[in-house]
Amino acid sequence: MSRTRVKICGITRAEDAAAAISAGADALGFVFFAKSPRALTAAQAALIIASLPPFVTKVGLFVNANADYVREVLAICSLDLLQFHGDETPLYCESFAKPYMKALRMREDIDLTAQLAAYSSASAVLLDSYKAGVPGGTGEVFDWERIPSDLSLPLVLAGGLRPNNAGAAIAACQPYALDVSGGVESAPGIKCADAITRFIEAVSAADRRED
Ligand SMILES: O=C(O)c1ccccc1N[C@@H]1O[C@H](COP(=O)(O)O)[C@@H](O)[C@H]1O
Repeated sequence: MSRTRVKICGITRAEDAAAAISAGADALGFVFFAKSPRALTAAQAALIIASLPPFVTKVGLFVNANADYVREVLAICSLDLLQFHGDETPLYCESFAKPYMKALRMREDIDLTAQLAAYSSASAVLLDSYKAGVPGGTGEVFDWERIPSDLSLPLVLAGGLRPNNAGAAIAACQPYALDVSGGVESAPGIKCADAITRFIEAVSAADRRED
């Protein structure tokens, strides 16, 4: 089995980015959604990104953003992947000519087959918990049994992940990657280096069990 990748989302400080990378994170997420406690400006993100070593995937997270704003961020920040976490259409997601992943929130009535067909141009699908009125970063887990085993896109699992449930998440659905934010924080927007290390150790231990 291949290694489960880890994305640490909601980076707001260079020291948190450095801690995530030295713990072994594959990707860092930058939240360009003003209502999030983890939001930062393009200029702030660009400064952090400039401090990063190579071979780390930089992900820009947007929620129903104006397309001009996304282009403005792309002009300032060297992002590798866009994460659309709202109700963005496939056409909108494709319009930036950048790899993207589409976040789908697991509402009871979601038709995953239809959604995956609609976003077939995505590099991955991110499945997150559904909480009315909260677009993401809920800190809540959804029932992983609801995820079909034959998804047509690589699965990025999110929603309430923590060091003590990362292993169970991998055992339950063998995702391509885990995406964690609140579960490795000491306060909203402030990452905890020890929790990040424990999270990535739990992922590695689960991968060894799956082999
Ligand atoms: O992190 C945020 O504040 C956020 C805001 C709006 C949309 C998505 C957001 N984060 C993403 O939400 C999931 C789950 O986060 P958590 O681990 O439950 O805190 C994850 O994909 C984040 O990238």
